[in-house]
Amino acid sequence: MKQITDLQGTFTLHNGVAMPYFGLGVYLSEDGQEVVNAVKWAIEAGYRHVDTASIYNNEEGVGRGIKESPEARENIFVVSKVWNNDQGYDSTLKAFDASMKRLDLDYLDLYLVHWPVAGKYKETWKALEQLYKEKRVRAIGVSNFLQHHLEDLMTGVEIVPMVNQMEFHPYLVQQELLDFCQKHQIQYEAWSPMMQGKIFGMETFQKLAKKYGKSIAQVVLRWNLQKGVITIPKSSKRERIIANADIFDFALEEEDVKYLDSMDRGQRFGPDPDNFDF
Ligand SMILES: NC(=O)C1=CN([C@@H]2O[C@H](COP(=O)(O)OP(=O)(O)OC[C@H]3O[C@@H](n4cnc5c(N)ncnc54)[C@H](OP(=O)(O)O)[C@@H]3O)[C@@H](O)[C@H]2O)C=CC1
Ligand SMILES: O=C1CO[C@H](CO)[C@@H](O)[C@@H]1O
Repeated sequence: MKQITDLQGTFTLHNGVAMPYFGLGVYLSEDGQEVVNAVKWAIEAGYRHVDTASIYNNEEGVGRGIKESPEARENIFVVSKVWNNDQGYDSTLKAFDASMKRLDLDYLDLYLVHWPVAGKYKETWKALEQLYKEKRVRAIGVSNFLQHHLEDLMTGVEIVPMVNQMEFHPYLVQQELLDFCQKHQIQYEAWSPMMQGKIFGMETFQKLAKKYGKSIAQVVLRWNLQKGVITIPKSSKRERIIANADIFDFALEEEDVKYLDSMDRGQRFGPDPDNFDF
């Protein structure tokens, strides 16, 4: 098991960059004061990683939240993503500039291809390689890429993606894909780790939560990290932002990690990467 010590702990990407293994998701946090506050509260609580995307329409607020925090920019790991209708070489470079303008930052820590748009993602990847070579981003990666997308992308490209951000929770483990990524040193990252909030009422997880004296969210987020998976739970509420990160004073026993693995039923709450239409 990798060492999971504290909220500011990191996993090392294959290019040597340290990526905080716990971050704040901001999908559906409204641009303006809501997302500004979420980012500031998270940083105040000790988070050092924020995950946004151009499609979330809140990059401006994310940038403001970072600026208004006392923490230095270089201590925050900022992630954004190129949206589907911007894919292609030139349009990706333009989209990146637009994101950076909204964020008002001069470099990004990680830029991701948001979805594997057929016929487009290889050209898009070349643009990300270019941005990486120009040192405008410290790391590049993909999101929602299944094994066949990764195998296709990795044929003939210069740089293997450093990260794959996927839907991941006890009902959707995709262990083979996770193993494939680990084998190729592609860091796996979980989106919707709390099943978009649906995990809270689920009796099935209650017993485990009770055993550790923790909430279901805390147990499940801890499971992400013990599996070597980076996680980015979203909340725009201060108490929840704090509580979600309170997972560094306990560790799941191996049999409980396996128990959570065994809950897998291949159930998605988001779109299927082989069949999305946006
Ligand atoms: N690459 C991709 O394609 C995708 C990436 N993502 C990224 O992953 C992040 C996380 O995924 P997301 O889909 O937001 O879902 P999550 O699994 O993080 O769940 C978020 C939901 O849970 C609620 N919530 C959070 N904490 C608590 C708590 N302690 N008790 C009760 N309810 C809680 C939130 O509401 P509230 O805010 O009111 O607390 C929100 O409704 C996104 O924000 C985004 O950054 C997400 C989807 C796709
Ligand atoms: O990041 C995202 C947020 O959620 C959207 C709706 O499911 C996704 O399409 C997108 O990938």
